[in-house]
Amino acid sequence: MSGTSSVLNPPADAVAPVRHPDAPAPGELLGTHYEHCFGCGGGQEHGLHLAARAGEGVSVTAEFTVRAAHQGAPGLAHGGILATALDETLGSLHWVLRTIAVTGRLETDFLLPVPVDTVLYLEAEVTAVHGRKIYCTATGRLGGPDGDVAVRADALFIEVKVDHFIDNGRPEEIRAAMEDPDQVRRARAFEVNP
Ligand SMILES: CCCCCCCCCCCC(=O)SCCNC(=O)CCNC(=O)[C@H](O)C(C)(C)COP(=O)(O)OP(=O)(O)OC[C@H]1O[C@@H](n2cnc3c(N)ncnc32)[C@H](O)[C@@H]1OP(=O)(O)O
Repeated sequence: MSGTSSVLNPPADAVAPVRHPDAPAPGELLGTHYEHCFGCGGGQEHGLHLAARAGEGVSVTAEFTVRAAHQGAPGLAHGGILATALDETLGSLHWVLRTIAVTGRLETDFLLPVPVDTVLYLEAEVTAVHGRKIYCTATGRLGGPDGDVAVRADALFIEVKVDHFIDNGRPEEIRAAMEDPDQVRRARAFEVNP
């Protein structure tokens, strides 16, 4: 079964996404945007530890190995974890657009069960941009780029300023992030988006 809400269809005057001139080269590992991110941070024992790479155009690829901590049914990945993997991969597109954005809407199709130990191979791309609205899509395949599509998503991300996180995050984590020069450098790099 498939079908997408009308809010995920770009309007007629949406424009094609533009790869930022300073985007990492295709194939380059993107690293984490935040050490404690459940999707990509190394500081989360049971996190996804998803590793994303820049792709061609405005796209990324990523890999995530389903571990025992990620089960829903016995021996199978939890659907929310798979949605998180799609969300995180879509979120990684900000490295290529050089725009900070958060998920507004994420619609997921679960097509095949995903066993523990599976390497889920993810691809995401921006399809259109309309003002602050970034339309994007992602797939997750079993085992590798030629594997069967197990999950897919369409999403709408909304561009925000760094203040979105400073104003809304719990003060202790915000304070710690602002005292970390690497974190500040990463945030500033995106804030000067032309
Ligand atoms: C250092 C690097 C860190 C980088 C950090 C990157 C983190 C990546 C992590 C993975 C991604 C995530 O999980 S991010 C975390 C999950 N997401 C969130 O927490 C977001 C929570 N939601 C919000 O904070 C807010 O609702 C926003 C920011 C999304 C929108 O609020 P706003 O800024 O006031 O904007 P607003 O005027 O409402 O909306 C702007 C336009 O978008 C449309 N719009 C807004 N939301 C929706 C929606 N759900 N569905 C359809 N359309 C929507 C509006 O109709 C409007 O269209 P029009 O009138 O202009 O036509």
